[in-house]
Amino acid sequence: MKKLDFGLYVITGENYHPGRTLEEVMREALHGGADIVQLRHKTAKKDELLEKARLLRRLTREYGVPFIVNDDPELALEAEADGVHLGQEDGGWREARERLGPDAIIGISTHSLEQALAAEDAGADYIGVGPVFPTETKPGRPAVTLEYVRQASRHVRIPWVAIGGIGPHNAQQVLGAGATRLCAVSAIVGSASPAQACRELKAMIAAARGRRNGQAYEAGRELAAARAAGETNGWAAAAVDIVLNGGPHRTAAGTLERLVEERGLSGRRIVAEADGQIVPREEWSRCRLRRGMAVELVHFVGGG
Ligand SMILES: Cc1ncc(COP(=O)(O)OP(=O)(O)O)c(N)n1
Ligand SMILES: Cc1ncsc1CCOP(=O)(O)O
Ligand SMILES: [Mg+2]
Repeated sequence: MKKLDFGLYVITGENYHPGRTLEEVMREALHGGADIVQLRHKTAKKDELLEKARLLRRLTREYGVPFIVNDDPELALEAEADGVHLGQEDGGWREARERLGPDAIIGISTHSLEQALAAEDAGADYIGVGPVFPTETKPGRPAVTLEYVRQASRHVRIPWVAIGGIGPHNAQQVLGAGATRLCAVSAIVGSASPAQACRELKAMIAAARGRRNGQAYEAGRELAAARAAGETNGWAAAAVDIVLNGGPHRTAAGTLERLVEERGLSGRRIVAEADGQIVPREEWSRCRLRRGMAVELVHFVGGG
């Protein structure tokens, strides 16, 4: 039975660690808590790739985490990897499934919600959502921005991981937009301490998941209490339809504070209004979102 349970996905990037071996760097990443590892080396020849794949297979087994090969299902088979990652231009998704079998992990890159839903239908086990930010690791690929992360968090039903230009400096924004899994190359393998970079990202993922679970727990308790009191609608519903900045918006955020996080606006200069009243920042955590509530989030860009 396939079990895909990861928070931090680490991909190799040989150009980012001159003077340090793949084994050193990836062992550190695993030590720091990498939950899944991918071999990605766009220029190596077959023999070198196989050697690196075997090394990573051995290391990942030691740490009990899945090992994925980029682009090449045959290499994945030969190295006894757990699966393969394929992009929109790589194609061959169905052939990869036939070749690797139902238990293999097949990941697919997506750059839009439409591609995400198509990848789900094609039987992907997880999808990559990105590049969220522009990145030197994937030059020429336009950033999908946090907007696609928000869309994925609302509509994608299989595991999905945000990727592209993500590191401890901006991970909060990505998590605030709804991601619960992060993937990185340069921020980890290019760090002076890959283990520390992993620990920081894992701690941020754990905190974001904790906030989300707490919120679900609170929403569940409130729903149960409301049901016991005979109330079926209103703020106690797990997800409510509100009017956000003039348009319809379904959210399980629960409070204004969580809504600001969900929109990736935490830490920004914001004025929030609920049903025409300005809500002071210190009240956001107590301001519950009710069905039909009109919320305005106005943020100020720039300064000076
Ligand atoms: C987890 C993950 N997400 C996205 C990619 C990118 O795949 P692709 O678009 O095929 O680009 P290349 O990596 O092949 O250059 C990935 N490898 N892993
Ligand atoms: C392979 C790939 N696909 C989308 S972004 C990306 C590169 C991510 O690398 P980094 O974490 O260094 O931005
Ligand atoms: Mg590819």
